Amino acid sequence: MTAPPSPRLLPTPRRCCRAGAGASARAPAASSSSVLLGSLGRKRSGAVVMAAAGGDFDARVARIASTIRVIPDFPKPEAFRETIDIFVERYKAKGITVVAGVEARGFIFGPTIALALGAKFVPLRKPKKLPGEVISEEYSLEYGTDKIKMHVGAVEPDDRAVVVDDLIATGGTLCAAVKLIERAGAEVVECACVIELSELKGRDKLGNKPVFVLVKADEAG
Ligand SMILES: O=P(O)(O)OC[C@H]1O[C@H](OP(=O)(O)OP(=O)(O)O)[C@H](O)[C@@H]1O
Ligand SMILES: Nc1ncnc2[nH]cnc12
Repeated sequence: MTAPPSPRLLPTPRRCCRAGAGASARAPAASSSSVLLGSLGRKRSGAVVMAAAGGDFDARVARIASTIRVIPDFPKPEAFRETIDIFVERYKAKGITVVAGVEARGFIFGPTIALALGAKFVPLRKPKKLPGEVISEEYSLEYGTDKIKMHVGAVEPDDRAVVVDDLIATGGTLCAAVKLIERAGAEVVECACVIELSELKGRDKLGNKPVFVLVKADEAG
């Protein structure tokens, strides 16, 4: 039995094609054997699905397309810059010597903030990533448990740290991050996130540790 050809998720020209990348150059026309499943994809996601196959293949691809969401005009570099600026303004006079970022999305914000503050960036990583001697904390999430690890010696007892992540949900991740840094003898001045899912009450898990967030969102969005 031959495998069906790969589906192609094609960006809609108006939203996604950038200057010089016209739709005609990127989107081959449907061949006679292709089935255009674009109405569902385009309506819900902005994606046009071209698939050539029979059986339930097309239905499965249509379901996949229905879960894909196109964000018009992404990315937003000004939002990133303003996010960094606010964090830097907040911490620049607080004697911060360490910005610790939680893998993975804390790595988006942490290094840039650290650079602007003249602080060192310390990555708090998922298992099996750090080659040296590590300390480790296990924590629970909405969907199970995980561990984060930090190199021994990355943080020193006189350091003053801010822990950065993209989002606080249940607070388990930040709580583990704070514990790692405090086990090294340093002070965690504050945790900083872009988004808080307030309904999950992550702050409660952090006790008295201050959490600074820019945007509070509920799960319903
Ligand atoms: O407050 P919590 O309930 O602990 O959840 C928040 C964490 O969940 C997400 O990361 P995730 O664990 O999905 O890992 P990733 O960044 O590697 O995708 C998010 O980036 C936070 O780190
Ligand atoms: N509920 C959630 N929504 C979006 N991102 C998350 N990261 C962890 N929990 C999350």
